[in-house]
Amino acid sequence: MQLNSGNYLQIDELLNAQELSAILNLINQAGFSDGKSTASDAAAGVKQNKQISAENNFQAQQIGQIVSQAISRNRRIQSAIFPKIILPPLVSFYEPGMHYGTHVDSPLMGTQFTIRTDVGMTLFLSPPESYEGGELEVITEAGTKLFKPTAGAAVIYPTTRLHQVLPVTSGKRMAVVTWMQCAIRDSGQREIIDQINQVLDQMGQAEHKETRLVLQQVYSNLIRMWAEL
Ligand SMILES: O=C(O)CCC(=O)C(=O)O
Ligand SMILES: [Fe+2]
Repeated sequence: MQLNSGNYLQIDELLNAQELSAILNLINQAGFSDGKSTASDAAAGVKQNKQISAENNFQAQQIGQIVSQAISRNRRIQSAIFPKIILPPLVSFYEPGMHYGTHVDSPLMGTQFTIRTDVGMTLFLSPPESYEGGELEVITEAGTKLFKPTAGAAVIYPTTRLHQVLPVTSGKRMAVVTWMQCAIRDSGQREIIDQINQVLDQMGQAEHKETRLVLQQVYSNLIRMWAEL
């Protein structure tokens, strides 16, 4: 049972070793361009990085498929986030001197189709000891939170929050960034559903049979009440 909020979810092994190396190979085959091209006017002023965008880029599309599969099979993400649509990802690259200053992500994104961005996800690709700085900092309801997990780990956070990537001072930081529209839009409602699901997971199948049934009913009925498809 996770007592911390499902609204700031860190998944330590979203990717397995093969998926991580497949993504790194695909990145080697593709070229980076200036990150400002996909930022809104407000964000472009503070965005200083390089990126590969999935639009018209074969390798980025392949990366998107690997990431989507990893998201689909991850039980924590399914329980806490309810992803309905996942945007084709961006691969971002920061070397010394680069950063992405405090900004808010666009509420609606996508070119082939538009989604409402309910949560953002950073999938870290570089070992944390290989670069200095480059933390993802999110200004949460309870103060700032810094994330710099291992390669293959992901952080998912509500897109309602201001956030930044702190300057990289040595080494290279590579990450896959994407956004999702959730079947349950409200993060407070998602948290309730996630908590019930985790309690159900911990109750034995045999014991508490009646209680479990009632809780399953509450769980299902709340999803019916809150999900938009
Ligand atoms: O690279 C990151 O961790 C986040 C990047 C970001 O905030 C963005 O692309 O909007
Ligand atoms: Fe952002």
